[in-house]
Amino acid sequence: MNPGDSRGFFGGDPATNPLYDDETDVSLLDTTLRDGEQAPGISLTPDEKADIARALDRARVDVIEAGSACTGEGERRTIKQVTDLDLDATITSFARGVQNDIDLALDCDVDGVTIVVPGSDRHIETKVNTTREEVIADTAELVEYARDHGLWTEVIGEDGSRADLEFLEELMATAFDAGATRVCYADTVGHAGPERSYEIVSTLAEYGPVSAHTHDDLGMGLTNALASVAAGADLVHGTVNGLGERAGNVAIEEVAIALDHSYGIETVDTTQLYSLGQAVAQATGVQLPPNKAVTGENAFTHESGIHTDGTLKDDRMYEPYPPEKVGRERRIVLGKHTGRAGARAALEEHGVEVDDEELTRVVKRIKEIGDRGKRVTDADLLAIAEDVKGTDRERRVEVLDLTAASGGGIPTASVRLRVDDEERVASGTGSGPVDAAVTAVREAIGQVANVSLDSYEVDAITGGTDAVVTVEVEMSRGDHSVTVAKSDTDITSASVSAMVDAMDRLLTVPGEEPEVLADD
Ligand SMILES: CC(=O)SCCNC(=O)CCNC(=O)[C@H](O)C(C)(C)COP(=O)(O)OP(=O)(O)OC[C@H]1O[C@@H](n2cnc3c(N)ncnc32)[C@H](O)[C@@H]1OP(=O)(O)O
Repeated sequence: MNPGDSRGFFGGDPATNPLYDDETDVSLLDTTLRDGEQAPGISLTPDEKADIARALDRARVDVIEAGSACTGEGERRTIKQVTDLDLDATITSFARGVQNDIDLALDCDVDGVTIVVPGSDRHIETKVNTTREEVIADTAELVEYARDHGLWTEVIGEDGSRADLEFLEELMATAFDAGATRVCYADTVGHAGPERSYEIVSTLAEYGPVSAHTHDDLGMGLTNALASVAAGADLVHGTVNGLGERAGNVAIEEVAIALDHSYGIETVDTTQLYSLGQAVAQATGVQLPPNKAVTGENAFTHESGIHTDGTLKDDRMYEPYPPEKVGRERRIVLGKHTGRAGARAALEEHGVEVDDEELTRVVKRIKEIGDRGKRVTDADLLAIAEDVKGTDRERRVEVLDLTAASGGGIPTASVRLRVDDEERVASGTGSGPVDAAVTAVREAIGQVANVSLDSYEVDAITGGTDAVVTVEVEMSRGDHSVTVAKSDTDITSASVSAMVDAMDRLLTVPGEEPEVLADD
């Protein structure tokens, strides 16, 4: 725990502030499947929701808001698929402040409901066209109804950060009197600063358990979540990857790691956070920015010479916590900012030894590629090293011919490869021409199919239908892996050529006897 001089920053007496007490019990409510899915363009299938719910449960998230039963038939089937999983987590549905929404949630067999009632006058008068008095009366009735039906019941005062605090206090006190399990402070439009969050949550916490639901419109979702915990909130709402309305909700992986790292408060199994983020990015199609905290591609990747050198000397030099803590590995990559230590380490990983003068030339060539704005892959590095050392290397695998057809029938591809002195021909089918070609290449390589494709990324470097695309693959065989990038206007050719180059590199490890490939 390392709060340092920040004790008391969020307000209150540092001696009694729950944020500075590592015995504090904080749980997470994940609303990726509800608020996360409300982000424009996202719609998860029942199977995708079920997979994400299982992953959240594995990470030991306490409450999973599975959706809004009021949305329609399809959504109710989806929520039911999640409740049928019989997970350890409490499964809830969103409900507006109307009884029918609670009935629809009950039809999905949820354990609980988050009942959202208008909190600010703007929502009361302009949106729902009602009065403060009616909201209070309706809330009491709905909470009693939900509790009578055995539901875990949280009342969210929508737009709470812009509400009149005296009214919000009365509303939430009524909810508790009616039997609510908990109430929730909602910074619905991400408007609050931490002082306002602290003021509201500490007021409501006088009456019973309080949750915090914060959005990131001002980039303060996490700050407000922490201020809420400091003020006594014991359940924090968030979404995986920070998906959600507009600028999104606070990201649960950021809440979990901030509470753990900075305040010693454990919430979930943090080693699951990276795979959770990947699963949600894949299902939603919303890719993470590389610099995203915790789960972004670059969060534990080092390129610049000074950082790489420092990290090679002490792996905590440029990282706040080890990548394994969130289920990741550290990566050293090469580019314009590479120095000698990083280049030598990368070469050693591929079994290539260089003397000091050769290393100087290798670094110069890496920087030249970097200066052209390009990434430097393992294949680039190995080609540079061969050139600098004057070593001749014979390719073992080469593409002689490739045809792929799609449109109409099942996508098919055939390839003719030279593997050592032999020609091998194979064909394959797949979900598209690239997939078919990849299947054909694997078939042709035969018994070295134990080469695995660990990552495959496509970038369009120019626009338009004749765009040049770059395919970058990372492939491995045993504990040896290589990255290769290839550019072409034809994505199938770029993919096959990158994969074949990677396989070729993996079949010959510098410094090791080439393995003889048997016929299959
Ligand atoms: C803070 C949040 O994230 S809010 C959650 C947002 N989630 C969703 O909207 C879920 C998906 N929504 C839907 O599928 C649809 O909006 C439905 C099925 C819920 C309702 O559809 P419709 O009946 O066509 O209503 P519509 O979407 O046009 O307007 C929303 C209605 O909900 C009412 N409403 C909004 N908030 C509340 C509330 N907290 N309590 C009660 N009623 C509310 C509005 O007043 C409006 O009612 P009105 O038509 O009588 O004015």
